[in-house]
Amino acid sequence: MATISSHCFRHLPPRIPKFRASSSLSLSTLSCSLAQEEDLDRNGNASSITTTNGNSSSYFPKRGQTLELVCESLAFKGKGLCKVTDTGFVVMCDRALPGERFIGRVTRKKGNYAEVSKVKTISPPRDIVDAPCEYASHCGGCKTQNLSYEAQLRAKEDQVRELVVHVGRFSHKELELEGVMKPIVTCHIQFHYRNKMEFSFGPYKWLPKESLHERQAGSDNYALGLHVPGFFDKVLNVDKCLLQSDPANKVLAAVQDCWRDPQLDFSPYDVHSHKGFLKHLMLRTGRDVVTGHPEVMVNFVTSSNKPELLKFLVDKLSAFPEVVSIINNVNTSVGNTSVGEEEYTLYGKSCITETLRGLTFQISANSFFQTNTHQAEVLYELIEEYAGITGDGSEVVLDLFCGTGTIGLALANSVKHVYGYEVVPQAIADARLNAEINGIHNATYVQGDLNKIDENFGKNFPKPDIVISDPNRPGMHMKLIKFLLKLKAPRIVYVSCNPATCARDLDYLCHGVAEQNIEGCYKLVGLQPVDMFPHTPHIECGITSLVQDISQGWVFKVEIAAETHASLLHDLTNVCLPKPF
Ligand SMILES: C[S@@+](CC[C@H](N)C(=O)[O-])C[C@H]1O[C@@H](n2cnc3c(N)ncnc32)[C@H](O)[C@@H]1O
Repeated sequence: MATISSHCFRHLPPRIPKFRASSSLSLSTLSCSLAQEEDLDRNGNASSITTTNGNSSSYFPKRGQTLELVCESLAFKGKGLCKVTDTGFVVMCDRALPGERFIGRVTRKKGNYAEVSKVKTISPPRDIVDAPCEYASHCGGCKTQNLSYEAQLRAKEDQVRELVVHVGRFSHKELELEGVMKPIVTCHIQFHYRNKMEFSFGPYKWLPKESLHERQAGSDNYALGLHVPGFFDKVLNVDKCLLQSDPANKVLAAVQDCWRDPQLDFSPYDVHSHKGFLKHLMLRTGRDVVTGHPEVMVNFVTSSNKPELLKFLVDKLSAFPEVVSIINNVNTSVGNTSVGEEEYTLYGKSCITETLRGLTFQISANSFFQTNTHQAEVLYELIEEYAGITGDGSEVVLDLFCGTGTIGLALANSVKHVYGYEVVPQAIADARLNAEINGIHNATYVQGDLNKIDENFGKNFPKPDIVISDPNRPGMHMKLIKFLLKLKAPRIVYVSCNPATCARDLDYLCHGVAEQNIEGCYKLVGLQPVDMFPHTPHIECGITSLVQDISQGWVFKVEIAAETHASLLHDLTNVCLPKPF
């Protein structure tokens, strides 16, 4: 195995600033890089790399150089972790799969590792299967569709284990012998599981080299689809996505069928010139809580407010019985996100509904809701199990990063009170509404930034018996870590969509913050990865259950989420702007 530092995250500042989707890749790769740094320190030789067989070499590949490589495993975000055959030098390669021997060309060097692009496969990966989706080899969404599902699960589980060992500083013995690390939970529905997809409009269809001759002219060349990985301005035209529901695919096909017609006068938004009208098409699928039938929300994100232009599409799509809501988010900024400054309901309702753990939730165009509803049921059941609620109605739950309140509300009927904290005001409004719709009166929701808490945080609610923490990718701020270390809650359930930051936070909570002379006071008692997003590189580090000191435990969920989410790709490109198409 290529080495990964056992203390690499100790080199990081207590909290990584601006840690976004893009940086999650670097966290994983950084693990390798820092591993080598550690070797360098030990050896006292700045150009020395320790290879797997213990040999040293001063081998640093040059940009443009071709190398023979073997992919060992998948790193976070699905990049293949490889090593140069002779030297063991670590490189990362997009779309390289475990067991694959190939020739790669070095595209960039990063500290002590390099990134390569694949030139030619010498021998195929293990566990390869035919990808059912025609776009799988180029689309940013399903990077591992051609890897058997069992192998995907193994790779995700290994990734979580490696991060918790090397970043979180837990030993294999603790994880395995003490039964802390549980086998990853399978997602039984492996296609059509996403309830939300965001497609982007673009002025040119991106085509792979071998298809360039198929380039069309004029509006026929307009694209509506998903981003090519790493490129905010390259849109792969997609007529159907195997991750979204059938009714959503019907809507996508209907839009694709007509929107390029010059008579409709649509122009796709150009992210370079900032001209054009149509930015994104977001499709969300919920359920009518009475009939159980699917209901679809169509959200057009446009650069200006021109409802007359959208009328043809609204009339066409509203004829589908599943389409119950057509929304227009107007986003006049040059940024290309889907959240508009203004939102208009062009047809039907402003929200759709979904049920989770027997409760009803209203979902508006931009509210956060777990994207895999089926697996969210599984996840929430595990959270409940790890929370170890007694059911006698005496316990207080603190629901940190509560979003629209789904986790806390699912627990509310078994506890005394739920206190939820969340930064987005609309999410707090939705959480209160969701409590009301479900007749829940023992939940209090407070809007606030958990990165900016002060010594007064905690004075407005009683000491919680159970803390649920479900931060987004950057994980928890040091201020919150310190609060939890002082709080000494009997139990914490940590739900995470980023195993790297989750492992870092587990380290702080259990082993302390040495730089600040603070001791840890929790014990990791359960680590449960859950596959929320098959075929994608994202891990829902399902549930990690930590228990204060000796007690019960925490839950930690490792998510392997879908990268198709356009906002993630935008984040990526903010860091490294590609050249125009
Ligand atoms: C992964 S989501 C979890 C939502 C919710 N627990 C659920 O399962 O539906 C993370 C949530 O944290 C919120 N959030 C992000 N940064 C925050 C901060 N600094 N303070 C409070 N909430 C924050 C986001 O708005 C988002 O709703």
